[in-house]
Amino acid sequence: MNQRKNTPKSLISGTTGTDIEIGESVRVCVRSRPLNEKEISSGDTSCVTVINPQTLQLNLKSGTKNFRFHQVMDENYTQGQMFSDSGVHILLDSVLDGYSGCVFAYGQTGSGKTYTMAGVEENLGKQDYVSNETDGIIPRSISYMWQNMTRRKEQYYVKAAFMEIYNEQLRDLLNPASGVLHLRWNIKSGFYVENMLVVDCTNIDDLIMVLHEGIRNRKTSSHELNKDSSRSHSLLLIHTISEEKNEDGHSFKKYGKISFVDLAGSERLKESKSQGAMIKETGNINKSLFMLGKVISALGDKKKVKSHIPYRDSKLTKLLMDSLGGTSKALMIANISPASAYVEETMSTLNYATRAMNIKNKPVIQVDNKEQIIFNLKREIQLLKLENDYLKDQLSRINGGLPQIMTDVSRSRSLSAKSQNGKLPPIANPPHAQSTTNILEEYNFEIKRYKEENLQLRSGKEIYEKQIQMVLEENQGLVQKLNNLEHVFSGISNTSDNTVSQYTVTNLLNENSSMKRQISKIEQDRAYSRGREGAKSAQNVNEVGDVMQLKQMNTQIQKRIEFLQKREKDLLEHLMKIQKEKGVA
Ligand SMILES: Nc1ncnc2c1ncn2[C@@H]1O[C@H](COP(=O)(O)OP(=O)(O)OP(=O)(O)O)[C@@H](O)[C@H]1O
Repeated sequence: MNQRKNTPKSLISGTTGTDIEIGESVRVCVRSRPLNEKEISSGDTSCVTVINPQTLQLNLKSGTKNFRFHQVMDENYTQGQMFSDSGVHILLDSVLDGYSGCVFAYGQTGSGKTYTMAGVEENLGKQDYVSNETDGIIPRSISYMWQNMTRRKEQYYVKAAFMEIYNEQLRDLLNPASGVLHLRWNIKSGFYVENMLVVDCTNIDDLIMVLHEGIRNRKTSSHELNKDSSRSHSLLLIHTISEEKNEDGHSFKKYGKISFVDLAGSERLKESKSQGAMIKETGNINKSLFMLGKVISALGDKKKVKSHIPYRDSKLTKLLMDSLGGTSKALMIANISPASAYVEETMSTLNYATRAMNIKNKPVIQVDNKEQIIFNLKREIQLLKLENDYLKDQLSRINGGLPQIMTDVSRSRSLSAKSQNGKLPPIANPPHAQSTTNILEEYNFEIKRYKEENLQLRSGKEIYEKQIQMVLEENQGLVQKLNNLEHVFSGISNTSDNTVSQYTVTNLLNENSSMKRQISKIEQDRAYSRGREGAKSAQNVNEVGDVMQLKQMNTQIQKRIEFLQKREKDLLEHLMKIQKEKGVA
């Protein structure tokens, strides 16, 4: 009872409804690690002060900045204190009650994510591992869950899987020989990993073995900022199925799930002195963290939360979809380094953590799958609709109006039962008046339609992206041609014979420099346009009629080339005539 009273509200509430407009916040804890030997010997000092259990102060060159979180842990926190104050045990109780939960560690490389989640990796990977004080959240959670399962009256079945996302590819950490795995979607589970090994665990040792086996197989490398740096995002999934018999002898099941996510750390290439394959790894790590950051920002921004959330842009965000804005309870641990040298990275982590506090989830107990299926369908429809609107907007900007493809899309849309205000079509009868099968059929039909539309829009977007590429290539080819012609003109003035009249040479040179000026103007315009392109993100490169602009530019260059070619021909004829006259003379 006491525990519940002190328990963070964000981890004890929950409903069985499916309204995704309201919900409970993601709980966010921040942990600062101690300065390490290298930092101390280089004279680095701490830029972090914990003012009270909820407030942290960052000391910047320009002054101080305070941040508030659900819980702040300073460098003196032990692993045991971390486990209890993070509130993870409350989350685990919910999982045993049939909720889904997710604990994820986020932060710069070397900030202590793996230490917090797992403990000292070398120790955990050992065959003769003995539990000790350095054990992190995962081994502690495993013993906590097992102890509680044995105390409860329900019968529990436990299964576990462990995977990693390495270089944007999914790999099974319990069966590395299976190679690259695929991410799929279905209405029952949302996004799931196909053919992943799921191990039945009949005792606590089975679960501990799963953890150790996965840690041994995880990709780590050594770089300047962390000698055991995790180069992948790892996800340990523990499923609990509880079975309880009613007085009338009927048994009913609840499906709980907890995911432990240890993200790879972001790092600056220069600082980490990454080389060779590590540069590619770092690029992929930073890219997927950037996508995660975009999702967190969009979900955490009240103005954007109802717009397109780019979950589908990376595997990591697809897999975390349920934990961020979905039906799962979530705990984020933001790990930071206190060293002044990393104050910028720390600031960025704290900013993300602040945004994550605004994310609202809608936890549901999974008594049976129907409720979850309906929620998944509703959410998929909503997300597809938002994504389609976003893609349509992009396409329409590219084409400076309604793209051709939209005519077909609009036709297919008008056939649907979409309401005028752009919301999902009302279902003929209210849900309670219909059978679940009817509701599912209606939602399935809607999803199918939105997916078809989505496919059409995506292929439309691809076509336009290809067109941009083609126009850009054409543009480069034309500029090259123009340069060659320019070269020919300079050549003429250098090699022209002294006997060519001074008048003709002066004229040619004047004409040549005037053309050079014009060419340089075209070049400048092109560079300006490219600069604008470069300044935009890759996604935005095809926005705001860039294709039109490039096409116009190419027509301009083409005209100049035709003019120059004609001039070249005239001049050559003229030169030949002069040469001939000279010869005759
Ligand atoms: N709170 C702490 N107390 C003592 N040592 C710590 C603490 N946090 C981290 N460390 C130590 O700091 C080093 C880096 O930590 P860790 O490997 O957990 O970082 P990470 O964030 O997982 O890095 P990466 O993203 O590169 O994998 C390790 O040697 C770890 O033992």
